[in-house]
Amino acid sequence: MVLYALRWQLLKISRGCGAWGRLLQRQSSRFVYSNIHGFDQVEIREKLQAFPGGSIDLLKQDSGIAVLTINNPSRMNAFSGSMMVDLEEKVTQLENWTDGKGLIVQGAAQTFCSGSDLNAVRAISNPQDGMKMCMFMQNSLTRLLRLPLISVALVEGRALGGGAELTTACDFRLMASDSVIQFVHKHMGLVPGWGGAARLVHIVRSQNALKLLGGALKVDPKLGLQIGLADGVLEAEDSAGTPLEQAENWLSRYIKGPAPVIRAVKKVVLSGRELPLSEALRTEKDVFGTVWGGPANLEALASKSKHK
Ligand SMILES: CCCC(=O)SCCNC(=O)CCNC(=O)[C@H](O)C(C)(C)COP(=O)(O)OP(=O)(O)OC[C@H]1O[C@@H](n2cnc3c(N)ncnc32)[C@H](O)[C@@H]1OP(=O)(O)O
Repeated sequence: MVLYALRWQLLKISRGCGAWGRLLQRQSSRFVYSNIHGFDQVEIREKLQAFPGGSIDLLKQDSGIAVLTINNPSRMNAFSGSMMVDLEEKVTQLENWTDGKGLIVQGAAQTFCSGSDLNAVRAISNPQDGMKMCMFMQNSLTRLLRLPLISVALVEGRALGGGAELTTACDFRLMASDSVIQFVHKHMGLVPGWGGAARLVHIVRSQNALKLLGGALKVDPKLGLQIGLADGVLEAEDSAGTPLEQAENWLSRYIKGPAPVIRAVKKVVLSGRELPLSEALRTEKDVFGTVWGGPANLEALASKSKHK
């Protein structure tokens, strides 16, 4: 039995690394930008660290759900430079969390995130630094969305600017009844730069994305549900638990089961979302190979389970 388990672990590692490695290769890499794009990770990290404040907190739970909290309440959870670096580090930790199945991204103190810290923005308002910050955040948010975890943005209060972009780096969005997602970039003389426009088009289609960005529209839960930006609306707190409990409940129905199977689900959907069809099919075959004949599969076969 022990030998069998060991053999399966080794097989799983070799099959898993192969399939996931190939998926990442097919996506060029986890990173959108590297030094061939003039992106110097060390240099930009140092520059961002010069704008401190707030933190990004990560709690990995035994349930397989991690909670990532954007924590800078005195500035409505705006992203300081050091928080951008912190986010990148927390994404790396989540990439290495092999037991994980789900992720909830929330803001501290009942509001989501008001985008980049305007004090830092003012200090690095030259185009070169702006581009570097943009590449850094695109890399981190792309890696966040590509985690083999099913992720949910829990939106309370406001998600503005970069905060709205952050919600699109999750698989799902749950909105509290009085919450608002608003791409305010136009009012700032900007367009999204953290990858939010590209992801928004995938989520709500280009017509709706044009309306949201061109009109800097306030998306409340009703409009969010109508255009597919929101996947659910939270109930009043006293009847159904805290917003975080409600988000965990909502997510739990999609992550029930063994981690390798749930992670495989995310991987096949991710490849379908990101890759051309032939490549997505080949990746699906590779990921399928990581679960076929695995413990969960053998157990289900042995129990002759029915799906009534
Ligand atoms: C590619 C990325 C693009 C971007 O993200 S650009 C940034 C877009 N975000 C914004 O422009 C948000 C600007 N802030 C606002 O509109 C309002 O503060 C907001 C969020 C609606 C909240 O309004 P209120 O509830 O009335 O609260 P308030 O204005 O008194 O804010 C409380 C304290 O938070 C601060 N704050 C809010 N958003 C910030 C930000 N993004 N950067 C830096 N500081 C920010 C605000 O200045 C205030 O601080 P203080 O109490 O005056 O010291």
